[in-house]
Formats: sequence, structure tokens, C-alpha cells
Amino acid sequence: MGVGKSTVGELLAQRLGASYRDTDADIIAAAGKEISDIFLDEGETHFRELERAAVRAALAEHTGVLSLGGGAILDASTRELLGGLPVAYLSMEVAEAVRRTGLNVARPLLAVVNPRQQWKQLMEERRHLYTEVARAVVATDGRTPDEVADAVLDALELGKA
Ligand SMILES: Nc1ncnc2c1ncn2[C@@H]1O[C@H](COP(=O)(O)OP(=O)(O)O)[C@@H](O)[C@H]1O
Ligand SMILES: O=C(O)C1=C[C@@H](OP(=O)(O)O)[C@@H](O)[C@H](O)C1
Ligand SMILES: [Mg+2]
Repeated sequence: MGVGKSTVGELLAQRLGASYRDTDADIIAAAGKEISDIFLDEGETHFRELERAAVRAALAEHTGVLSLGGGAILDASTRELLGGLPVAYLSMEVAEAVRRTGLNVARPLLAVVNPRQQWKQLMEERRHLYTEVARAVVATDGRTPDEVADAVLDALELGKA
């Protein structure tokens, strides 16, 4: 959440001359409302169902760069679909997360009394799932989006002759 998946995903697509897609954007377009409103009106479980379907559809239809939401890997069937694909896990420390997002209300899972603690807890629950599906782990702390994109291309050995 807020690590730069969407920002860096777009840069990667430009560099690779590939198309870009973001499952959160697909969900927003299909639902006709923001993710925070889906959480509010229908709840997280419903959002996760939309997300599972959005990832499945994107992986079937799209051949370029795909950014996922930070919780997509909570679903076992999604993790299975990602197996064998060149997946990068972008990581950061909590201090960087605060700088990036301001831990604001656009991300409903962080719209809580203590967002720093919530962010740390979510990461503790999820980190092993990110590393399970990732072919490469790229630390983003103190790096610009361009530097992160370079590091991803390098780590995944993409865009090389
Ligand atoms: N490497 C970076 N350094 C500083 N800010 C960044 C970096 N990558 C993204 N950001 C900023 O952090 C915020 C979250 O980025 P975003 O791409 O939406 O992350 P995600 O898709 O992982 O939630 C945006 O305001 C974006 O401009
Ligand atoms: O980590 C999560 O559970 C979520 C991350 C968000 O996407 P980003 O990781 O792109 O912010 C978005 O899918 C939703 O708010 C839930
Ligand atoms: Mg995003």
C-alpha cells in the first residue's frame, strides 16, 4: 500500500514499450466508485471477490505490465495464478510508508486510529505471501520511481538484449 506499484508499473510499461494495467483501476471502472466507497458500502470481503476476478481477468487478457493492489496476494488462487510469472515485490519500511501515503483515507485499510501500527501489522501478516509469489524483491526506500523501475528491470532481467 503506497509503495509505488502503480507509479512504477506505468514507468516499467513505458520502458518496455508494453501496455499497462492496474487491477484497482479495473475494479473502480467496473464498480463506478472508489475503492474506499466499495469498502464502505459492500465491505472488504466483497472487495476481495471483485479483486480476485479482476486479477484473473487481467492475467488472462493482458500481456504487459500489471500492478496489483497490496492485498491481492491474500487470495490463494491469485497466488497460484502468479506462480511462474515475473513478479516483483516492492518493499519499504514504515517511515517511508508514512512519507509516501500520509497514510490517508484513500486507502481504507489505513483509515484507522493508529495507521502506522496498522501498516506494520498488515506487513507482518503479508510479508511471507509477498516473498512467496515474488521472483524479485526490490527495496524502494530512498529511491525515486525511476530508480525503482531500473532496479526492477535489473532484478527481473527484463528489457535486456
Ligand atoms: N519511489 C518513490 N518515492 C517517493 N514517492 C513515491 C515513490 N513511488 C511512489 N511514490 C508516491 O507514493 C504514493 C503511492 O504510490 P502508488 O504508486 O499509488 O503506490 P501503490 O500503487 O503501491 O499503492 C504516490 O503519491 C506516489 O507518487
Ligand atoms: O493493501 C490492501 O489491502 C489494499 C491496497 C490498495 O491498493 P494499493 O496497494 O495500490 O494502494 C487497494 O487495493 C485497497 O485499498 C486495499
Ligand atoms: Mg496502486
